[in-house]
Amino acid sequence: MIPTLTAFAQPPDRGRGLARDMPVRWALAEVGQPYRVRLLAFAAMKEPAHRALHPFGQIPTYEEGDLALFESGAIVLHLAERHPGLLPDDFNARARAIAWMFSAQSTMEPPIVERGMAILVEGDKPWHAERLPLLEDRVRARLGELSRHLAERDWLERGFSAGDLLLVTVLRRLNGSGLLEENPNLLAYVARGEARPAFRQAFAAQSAVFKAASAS
Ligand SMILES: N[C@@H](CCC(=O)N[C@@H](CSCc1ccc([N+](=O)[O-])cc1)C(=O)NCC(=O)O)C(=O)O
Repeated sequence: MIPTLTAFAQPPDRGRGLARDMPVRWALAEVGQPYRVRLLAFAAMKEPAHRALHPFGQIPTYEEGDLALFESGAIVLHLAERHPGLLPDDFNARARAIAWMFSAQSTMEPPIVERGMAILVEGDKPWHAERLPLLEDRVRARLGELSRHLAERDWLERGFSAGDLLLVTVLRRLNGSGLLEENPNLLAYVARGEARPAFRQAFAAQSAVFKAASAS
C-alpha cells in the first residue's frame, strides 16, 4: 500500500529541507518505501478536511490505508517499527535509539526553534538585541553537551538510527548560524547525515516542490 504524505504547496523553507515533511521523506527513503505527496496551500491546511487528519491544521500528515498519523516523530517511529533499517533489533538498543528521537524533538529542538523564531519575528523589537544572545547561549549549552556525548563517534549509538535522523534534522536548522561551527564534531555529524543517499533523495524531492512553486 502506497502511503500519502502532506506537505506545503508553497514551502516557506525555500527548498532548504527545513519543513517537517523532510524527516518523514528521509525515513521513507531510508526504508525504501515509495510514497505519494498531497501538496496543501496554507489555507487548505486550516480547513475541516485537513483538520480531520491534523487537529492543529499543520503538515506533515501520513495516511496509509485506515491509518492517519500526524507528528513527524510519530510517523518516523511508525516507519521504523514496520521496516528494518531505522531501529536496532536488540530491545535495549532500540529503546535507546527511541530515547534519542524524543531528545531530538523535546530537548534539542525547542531552544533552536526559539532562537529561529526570535530572529524571524522579533527583529524589530527594542529588546531583540538583548534577548537574542540569551537564546543563543541556551542553544550553545545544549550543543556543548551533545558534542561531548557524541565525541568522535559517527552516530549517537552503535549505528545510524531514527534518533540520528531526527537529531540531524533538528541541527540542520542551525546551518549557517555559526553555532554548529563552534562544535566541529557536530558539523561533521550533520554533514554525515546529509551525505546519506536517502537524505539526498528526500532533499531533492522536497526542494523540487519549492522550485516548481517558484517557477509557476
Ligand atoms: N510537532 C509537529 C510540528 C509540525 C509543524 O510545525 N508543521 C509546520 C510546518 S513545518 C515547520 C517549519 C516551517 C517553516 C520552516 N522554514 O524554514 O521556513 C521550517 C519549519 C506547519 O504546518 N506550520 C503551519 C501552521 O502551524 O499553521 C511535527 O513535528 O510534525
